[in-house]
Amino acid sequence: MAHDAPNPTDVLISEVGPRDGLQSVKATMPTADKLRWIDALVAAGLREIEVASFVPARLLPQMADAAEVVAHAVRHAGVTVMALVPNLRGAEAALRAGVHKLTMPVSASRAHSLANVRKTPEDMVEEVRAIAQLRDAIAPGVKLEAGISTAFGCTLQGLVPEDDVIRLAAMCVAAGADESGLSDTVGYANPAQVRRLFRRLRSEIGSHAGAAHMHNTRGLGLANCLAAWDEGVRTFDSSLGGLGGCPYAPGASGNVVTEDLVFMFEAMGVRTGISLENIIAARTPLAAGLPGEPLYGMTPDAGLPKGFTPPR
Ligand SMILES: CC(C)(COP(=O)([O-])OP(=O)([O-])OC[C@H]1O[C@@H](n2cnc3c(N)ncnc32)[C@H](O)[C@@H]1OP(=O)([O-])[O-])[C@@H](O)C(=O)NCCC(=O)NCCSC(=O)C[C@@](C)(O)CC(=O)[O-]
Repeated sequence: MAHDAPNPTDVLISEVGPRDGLQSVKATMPTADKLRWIDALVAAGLREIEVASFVPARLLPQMADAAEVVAHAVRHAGVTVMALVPNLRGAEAALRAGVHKLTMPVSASRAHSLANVRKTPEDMVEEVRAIAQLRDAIAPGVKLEAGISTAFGCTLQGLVPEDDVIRLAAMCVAAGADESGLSDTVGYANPAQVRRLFRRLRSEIGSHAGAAHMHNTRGLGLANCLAAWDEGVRTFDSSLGGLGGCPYAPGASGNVVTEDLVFMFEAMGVRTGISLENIIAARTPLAAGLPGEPLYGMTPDAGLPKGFTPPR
């Protein structure tokens, strides 16, 4: 279902399941199932969806149909279709396919950066610059996000200095990224740390500060999103059924569950533009495309409170 005009919303929930979720499972979801699932996400009211990554199929066969998935998703008016690109070659393919937004994984941990994209953080800043130049030349309307991975710690490197995180985000923006957010790749973050880092990020790069991308590995995903909300963050990445995790970050597990995040905000009276009933229903095509894969989520398991209507 297309959205001719987006609902008025207070937060943007950016669904990453078709990319972060599917890269983390062994099975490859058939393309037709992916498309049905994306349609259900749109019908629930999602306005930004990360639908694929443009990476070598030998690394992630789950993403081999990225161009076809993008070509389908962009038919939904009013939905920002995003794809992850690790390098210029991926960006060229994603722009050719017609994405509205590119997201790049730029890790503040040198060890994770080398494991994930075989480049140092500084080399990735140069990749951001090259991709921004390509975007400016051939698709100036396309947004470019540089998400700072391992911003709250890394299973390979351990501590990641906060100064490194903030400096890297500023370098990405200076290199041409429109926004730079913070990612808790391996679920090390706590709310106090989230408040501190997002406050520093916003004071360093102002309106270029991007999304909170939280993983629920230690059960703090929602608490961390709330802490980011307190600091003025208004874009949150999450994944239907809580699937997700970087295959090159040992110990990484699922993202914040979209259904629970929507419930939290709606129950607080913060408008997401997403129907809780329909987002829970969107689990059906996801489950059909990934038989046997466990889906997470406290709200879908428990059900909505009796007579629930979000306060307005
Ligand atoms: C960056 C590379 C490609 C370097 O991999 P490499 O092997 O160093 O690449 P290369 O430049 O040496 O090229 C090797 C071959 O791959 C081809 N190639 C090169 N690039 C591409 C491309 N884009 N698409 C298709 N093919 C490509 C290239 O053309 C060449 O082909 P050949 O000449 O041998 O036939 C690789 O390491 C890679 O793809 N890494 C990405 C891994 C990944 O997807 N990680 C998960 C996403 S990050 C994440 O999950 C974190 C996040 C975002 O969710 C936030 C958080 O929680 O932190």
